[in-house]
Amino acid sequence: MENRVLLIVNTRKPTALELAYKLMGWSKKRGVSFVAPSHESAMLGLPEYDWNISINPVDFGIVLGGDGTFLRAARMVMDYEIPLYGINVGRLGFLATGNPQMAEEEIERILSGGYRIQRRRVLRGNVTRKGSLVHVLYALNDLVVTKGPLARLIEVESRVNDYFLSLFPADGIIVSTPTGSTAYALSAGGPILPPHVDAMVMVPICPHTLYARPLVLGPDDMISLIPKSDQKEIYLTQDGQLGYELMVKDRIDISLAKDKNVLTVELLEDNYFDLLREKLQWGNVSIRQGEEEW
Ligand SMILES: NC(=O)c1ccc[n+]([C@@H]2O[C@H](COP(=O)([O-])OP(=O)(O)OC[C@H]3O[C@@H](n4cnc5c(N)ncnc54)[C@H](O)[C@@H]3O)[C@@H](O)[C@H]2O)c1
Ligand SMILES: Nc1ncnc2c1ncn2[C@@H]1O[C@H](COP(=O)(O)OP(=O)(O)OP(=O)(O)O)[C@@H](O)[C@H]1O
Repeated sequence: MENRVLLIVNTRKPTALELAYKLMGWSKKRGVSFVAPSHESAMLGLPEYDWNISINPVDFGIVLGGDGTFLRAARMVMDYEIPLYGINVGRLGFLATGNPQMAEEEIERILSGGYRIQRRRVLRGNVTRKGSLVHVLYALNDLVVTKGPLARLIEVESRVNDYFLSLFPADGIIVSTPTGSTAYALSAGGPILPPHVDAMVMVPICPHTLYARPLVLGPDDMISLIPKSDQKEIYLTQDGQLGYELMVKDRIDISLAKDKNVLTVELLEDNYFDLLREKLQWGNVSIRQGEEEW
């Protein structure tokens, strides 16, 4: 049977478009049928994907872009259990790990089963205002309560499982998944959680105290954040890409979602710890030649 693959592309990047056209040429010879979301479908002339996957399933999704494009793709597939593989036509490439020069070979490897699936937890954030639920948001990386552009401190009350934890005066608070622990949370001094660790982390951004520390919480915990400062311009951002203005005393209840997750495709030879070393330049020392491996 012909393989069907969803193609998600950062159409603003000429290099991503170029690679998409190259792969479309390859797919015809290889007998792979690409389908695409509506925007890419219009730009590239590919058949539009019918999200009713019980009629039109795809084997997996290929993302051509950087980590931002991968996060956008993750939001698209979260409800559908479509595993994603990202080919990095961007800068860092921590989520989009594939090599554009090897794109056809890597896709061939996936088609022949040379991969494993990593199930990644996502955050669910419920925003309650004056007792009513006003937003439900999901994030693969992070949900962040943050100040507006002026250099003013905000005060955010934090609660864990509804017990009062603290009132941080800070620039904001990041709540991150293991996936997002290498993104904003890392810059704010948080720990790295490999994606198989079932946890989330809360990291204050520039807290004006000597005691604030990142806090790791478990899969059944709930973090509540309640902006207390009586000032305008407090925002909630979703994977750094979508933002919502918050009002004082809004309550954001954040937990690891039980109803959604994101599946990522990892090539068998790829390893998370190699990725940390390479991409974050974490101890750029490999085992020296001649030294015994143990
Ligand atoms: N100071 C910071 O480090 C900072 C500030 C704002 C947002 N962010 C992060 O940017 C993310 C959005 O990414 P974007 O590419 O759309 O925005 P962007 O273009 O501003 O990217 C920020 C950087 O983070 C990298 N990145 C994204 N997700 C990552 C992950 N899971 N692990 C390691 N690196 C990752 C990107 O490749 C890029 O280099 C947010 O979810 C947030 O975590 C970081
Ligand atoms: N086809 C598209 N249409 C609309 N928005 C897109 C499209 N592709 C990507 N985006 C958005 O663009 C942003 C990512 O763009 P960005 O310039 O940061 O490139 P990137 O692909 O993430 O690579 P880089 O690693 O260089 O950041 C994300 O917010 C994503 O949602």
